[in-house]
Amino acid sequence: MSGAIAAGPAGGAAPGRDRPLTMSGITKSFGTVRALVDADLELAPGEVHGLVGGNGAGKTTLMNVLYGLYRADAGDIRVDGRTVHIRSPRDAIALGIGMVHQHLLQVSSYTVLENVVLGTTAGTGGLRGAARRITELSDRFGLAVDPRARTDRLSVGARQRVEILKVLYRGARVLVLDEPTTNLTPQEVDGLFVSLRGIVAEGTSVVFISHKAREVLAICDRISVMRDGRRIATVPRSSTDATGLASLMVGELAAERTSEVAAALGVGAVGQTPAAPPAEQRRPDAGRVRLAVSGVTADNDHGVPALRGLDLEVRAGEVLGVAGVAGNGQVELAEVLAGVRPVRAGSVSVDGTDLAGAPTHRWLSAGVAYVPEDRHRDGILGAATVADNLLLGAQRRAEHRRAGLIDWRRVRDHARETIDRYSIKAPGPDALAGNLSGGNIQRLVLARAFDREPAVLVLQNPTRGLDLRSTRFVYDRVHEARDRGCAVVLISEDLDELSLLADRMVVLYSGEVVGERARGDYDVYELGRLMAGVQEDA
Ligand SMILES: Nc1ncnc2c1ncn2[C@@H]1O[C@H](COP(=O)(O)OP(=O)(O)OP(=O)(O)O)[C@@H](O)[C@H]1O
Repeated sequence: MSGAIAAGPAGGAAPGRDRPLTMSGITKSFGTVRALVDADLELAPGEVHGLVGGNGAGKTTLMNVLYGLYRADAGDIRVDGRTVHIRSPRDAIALGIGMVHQHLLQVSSYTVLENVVLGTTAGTGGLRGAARRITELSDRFGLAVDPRARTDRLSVGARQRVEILKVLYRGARVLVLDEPTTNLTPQEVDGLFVSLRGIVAEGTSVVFISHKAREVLAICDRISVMRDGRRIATVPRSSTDATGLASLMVGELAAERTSEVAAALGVGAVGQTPAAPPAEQRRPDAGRVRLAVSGVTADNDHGVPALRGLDLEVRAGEVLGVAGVAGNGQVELAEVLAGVRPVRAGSVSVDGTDLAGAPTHRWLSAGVAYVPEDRHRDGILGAATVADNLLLGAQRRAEHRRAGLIDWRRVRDHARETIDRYSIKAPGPDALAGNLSGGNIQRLVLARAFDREPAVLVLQNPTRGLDLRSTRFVYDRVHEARDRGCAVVLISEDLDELSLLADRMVVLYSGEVVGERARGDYDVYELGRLMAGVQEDA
């Protein structure tokens, strides 16, 4: 492994007054789960500090303690060398700590201005003064937004800029970003990084939580790695590389396997298309059409057309990638293909049978499996156990039954095996699914889908929030399903992932396919332009 590890107190830097933030000895348990065990973290002024680690390592819990969402069982937090007690986000904000969550918490019918000033006193200049200050901040840091625009009319990237402005407006000196590049086009990621550089140049420190090693390496000055509830290392960016970082992140894998993981995940230069997998020589066009979508029109939850006359075909042994920025019909497409959203017109055929309008059990028995986008809402029953969740939709399978009834002992044994096989970090089959970490909930949902050897597999952002090892694991399962002759539809906002897995890629914009590229013809910036709605001939 390359790279020096500064493993002294919170990263080797001497604790002192100039440290905007020092967390030490932070311990936090949830029942029997020890989420944080003597965890520490120290930020230097004006740095982008990466916070990485496997699923369930404790990153979110540590930041939730910092932001006052959780109270630690023990530990000390210092801001500018002074011990502080943070009991709520309000306390955190008053201390200059701001957090931008992955799920943006905004009032969508409000303007940018209203969202930014929400919860603050407008100050002497009133709203007009606030608007001036927002424009000044947005100019200074390249966070382009119109203060008068309604938030629900903005792209995801613009809404994220609003959220960062909100934090800066409150005078934050520590800005925590939780997986901030999810949903952004490559161009928007570049823009975000330029803004972050401007922000840290003025002395603010940024915590950048991410599973994407490539981005961590592109933007961070130092990187702290968490494992099993503690910080195990802090490395300066200048003394590590993709392999070194992957090795720290996955830990238990042997070094040669690590470089394979790093290579497979394309953690090379920014914007580079990752190397094609060895199966490149396969001829997916040789397979029969398993999934045929013809003239499909469907509405979103508000009755507004979200898919406008869509045609798609996916063959046995083919992975069709669907690229696009969130909100362009992806959720509706996934739900139509999984049989859980009605179509207004058109047909969806699996192995020659049109299933449009058919009840869910027919889709299930046709072999359609689905990994939804919002795993908390659509993927699991949070108040049910892990075993119950694994059983969902498979209650009729013989392996779960005896004498015509569900055999709970078998169900729990099967759940135990699955927990083991999919490395789901859970106390056992009886743990409540809703208490698992984000990545572990995702593993649970994936285990359920892959276990059924599907004919058609519909995946939406299947590795979002997963660590390197689990991501690699998912990619292997996708390859297996494909090699078994499954037709895979991979809907993803992660172009690296699509470039790596898809045999063919289409771009969805405003409910229509606006471009199609064959494997070997993927240029992420060109795809980014299509994703942003720039016409092919423009
Ligand atoms: N509210 C909660 N109740 C019970 N257990 C919890 C709760 N929040 C977190 N945990 C547990 O604490 C541990 C750390 O979870 P945390 O979400 O901090 O991990 P993470 O590093 O952010 O992981 P991921 O990358 O998967 O989001 C996990 O084992 C998780 O199941």
